[in-house]
Amino acid sequence: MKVTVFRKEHFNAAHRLNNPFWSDEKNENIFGKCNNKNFHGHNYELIVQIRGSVDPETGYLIDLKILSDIIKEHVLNRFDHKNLNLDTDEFQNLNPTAENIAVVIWNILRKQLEDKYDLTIRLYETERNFVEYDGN
Ligand SMILES: Nc1nc2c(c(=O)[nH]1)N=C([C@H](O)[C@H](O)COP(=O)(O)OP(=O)(O)OP(=O)(O)O)CN2
Ligand SMILES: [Zn+2]
Repeated sequence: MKVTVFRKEHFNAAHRLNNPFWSDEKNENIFGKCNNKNFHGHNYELIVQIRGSVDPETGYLIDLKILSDIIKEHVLNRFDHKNLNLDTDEFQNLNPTAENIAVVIWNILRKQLEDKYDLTIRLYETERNFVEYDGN
């Protein structure tokens, strides 16, 4: 019997979308206001989805307190209130789009979770813009 549990978290971060191999003009054409050289911010909503079997002894798929602690230690402490372009190793050479942020978070959390769990990341950059990544 497979069950899915979700943990919702949020973090605030600044970013700038930019491709250093393009001209300023092309960056502005492609990324528009998101290319603002002085950066801009988002209130990111992060939904971590874990799928697996329920342990018959605990009734838990995973202890959500433990999952919350893992997300806080490995994701929020790294990205909350940071400038993704300037303050983080992950986005020094990677454009901090919602897609790339979701993939980075998936890779961070995958290493912290047992293989028996399926992991999907959903990341809301704005109320209307969101992405999902499940490792495939
Ligand atoms: N595929 C993607 N497209 C865009 C991304 C992205 O990460 N992936 N990101 C952006 C910018 O970060 C931008 O800041 C998004 O903000 P905005 O366009 O203002 O989004 P809203 O939903 O608030 O816009 P409304 O105009 O209110 O709908 C752009 N594209
Ligand atoms: Zn943005």
